[in-house]
This record gives sequence, structure tokens and C-alpha cells, in this order.
Amino acid sequence: MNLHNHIYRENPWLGLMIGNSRLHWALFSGETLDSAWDTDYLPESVIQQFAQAQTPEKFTDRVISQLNTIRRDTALSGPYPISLASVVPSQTAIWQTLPNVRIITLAQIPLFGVYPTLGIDRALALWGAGKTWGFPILVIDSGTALTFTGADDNQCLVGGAILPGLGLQFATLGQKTGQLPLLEAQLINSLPPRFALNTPEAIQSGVIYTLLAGIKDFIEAWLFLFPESKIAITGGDRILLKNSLQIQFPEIAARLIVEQNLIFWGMEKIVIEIE
Ligand SMILES: Nc1ncnc2c1ncn2[C@@H]1O[C@H](COP(=O)(O)OP(=O)(O)O)[C@@H](O)[C@H]1O
Ligand SMILES: CC(C)(COP(=O)(O)O)[C@@H](O)C(=O)NCCC(=O)O
Ligand SMILES: [K+]
Repeated sequence: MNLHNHIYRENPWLGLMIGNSRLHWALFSGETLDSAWDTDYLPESVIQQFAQAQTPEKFTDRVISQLNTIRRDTALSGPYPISLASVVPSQTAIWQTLPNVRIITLAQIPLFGVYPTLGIDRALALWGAGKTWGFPILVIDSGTALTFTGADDNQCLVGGAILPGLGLQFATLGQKTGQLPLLEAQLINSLPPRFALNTPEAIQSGVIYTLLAGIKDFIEAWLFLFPESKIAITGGDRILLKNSLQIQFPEIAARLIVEQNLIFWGMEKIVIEIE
């Protein structure tokens, strides 16, 4: 164990996952995940103020005070290293200039058979889920993009798929057409009529029923290969999708484990294991 590792093992540290919509934060004490929360991207000027701190303690104070501003119910203090994973290169470029930031790369994840451009969020969530519930495992991440990522009994990547997530499908229709309204995914609290008679419900119907049918189809194809596999869903639309599946395809929904923090479970295991 090197000194850096020792710091992670014994002390509080922050995990930062940079997604395409927002920042995902976690506070760990040693190997335990204490709490997790989401924030918007921070202005570059704010991040640069962190970098101007003269000492690690000052740096951490500034990060912490910024996070406290965002989330006042988290009492953070003391020096915190940050373990960062990102699927947004322009954001990585800003954050990696800071001291105390260590970037997690694909090479650090002990999955077999990965391809070089696999998203680090997908690899971390897969590793976190597999190490927790066992392999084979399928992870569905319903973020900006919706991804399926599966590994077999040998902790080897089988593969997956990427499609526009729920919010992105609504955004694309709202932004790339002349007269469709921009709908918000979070406003869907019940399934629309399948054959709708107004524009918002027609958009909702098309997007949600197609997405649910697609998820069902991918899950069935996975279970055909690995009948005993656990299947987990994470990401910002996880609850909406699980609830909708519950109504539409209850037997599929019954197989889905909902867990918000799969990426941080993976991060915790990686950060602690790295020598
Ligand atoms: N407060 C929120 N802000 C942004 N997106 C949200 C929020 N609550 C739920 N969502 C949903 O979460 C999805 C984004 O998921 P998330 O996991 O945060 O994305 P990413 O990891 O790609 O940044 C969007 O499709 C959106 O519908
Ligand atoms: C597929 C993703 C865009 C998902 O990102 P997210 O929606 O979580 O922000 C990201 O994992 C990524 O950029 N992946 C690289 C390509 C791949 O995994 O094959
Ligand atoms: K995702």
C-alpha cells in the first residue's frame, strides 16, 4: 500500500463523477460511502479559485465551502482528496488542473475484455454492481444517454448498447423540430394514453412506450444468455423507468434492482484496491 492509498483507506475523500448533464458527488470515509448528491456543473471561475489555493488544506477548504454552499446540510471539513471519473473531456480538462484530484481511468478497473473507448461511468457501475451482487451482471444506466452494459461469470465485458436517454429524446424533439414543445422528463408521473390526441401526450407516448419496449427487449435478450443474472438500473431516470416498467411489464420490473450509487460503489472498490 502506498502513502496515497493509505490516505484513501483511513480518511474522508470525495468522489466526483462528471456526467453529461451534471456532477455527481459522494463523500466517503475510508471504504464507506457516507452520502451522495448531485449538483450542476460549477463555473470555471469557481473551479479556478480552488486551484489558486496555496496549500492542500486551503484547496480543500475552498472546495468544501463551495460544496457547502450548494448543499448546506452536509457538514464537510478537513482535507479531502478527490477521486474523479469523467465522460466529459472538456470538464476533465478543467478539474484535472487542481491539486488533490486523482483521475480514475479504464486501465484501473479489473474487468476483462474492455474496449479502449468504453465509458468510465459504465465500467465503474458494472464493476460496483458485479462486485456487490456477483457476476454475470447487467447494468442499465438511465442518464443523459441510456446504456446497457453486461459482464459474464468471468468478469469479462460481454458488451452493451447506447441510446439517447429519456431527457435527451424530449430535448431533441423540442429543439430539432419546428413546432414540437420541449417537454421535461420529470413531469411524467403516469403513463400517457398509447394513442394520444394531443401533442405533448403523443410525444410522451412515442418516447416512453418505445423506451420501455426497448428495455424489455434488451433484458430478455440478456436473460436468454444469462438466465440467473442480476440486473440493476441506475441514473437520473431510474425511478421513473422502474415505476413505468412496473405498470407496463411487471415481470421485467420485478427483476430490476434500483440503486442510485453503483458508480460510487465501483469507485470505492477501485480507489481502495489501487496499489
Ligand atoms: N434534477 C435533475 N436535473 C437533471 N436531470 C434530472 C434531474 N432529475 C432527474 N433527471 C433526469 O436524469 C437524467 C440525467 O441523468 P443523470 O444520471 O443525472 O445524467 P448524467 O450522469 O449523464 O449527468 C435526465 O434524463 C433527466 O430526465
Ligand atoms: C455513453 C455515455 C455517453 C453515457 O454518459 P452519461 O449519459 O452517463 O453522461 C458515456 O459512457 C460515454 O461517453 N461512453 C463512451 C462510449 C462507450 O461507452 O462505448
Ligand atoms: K448513462
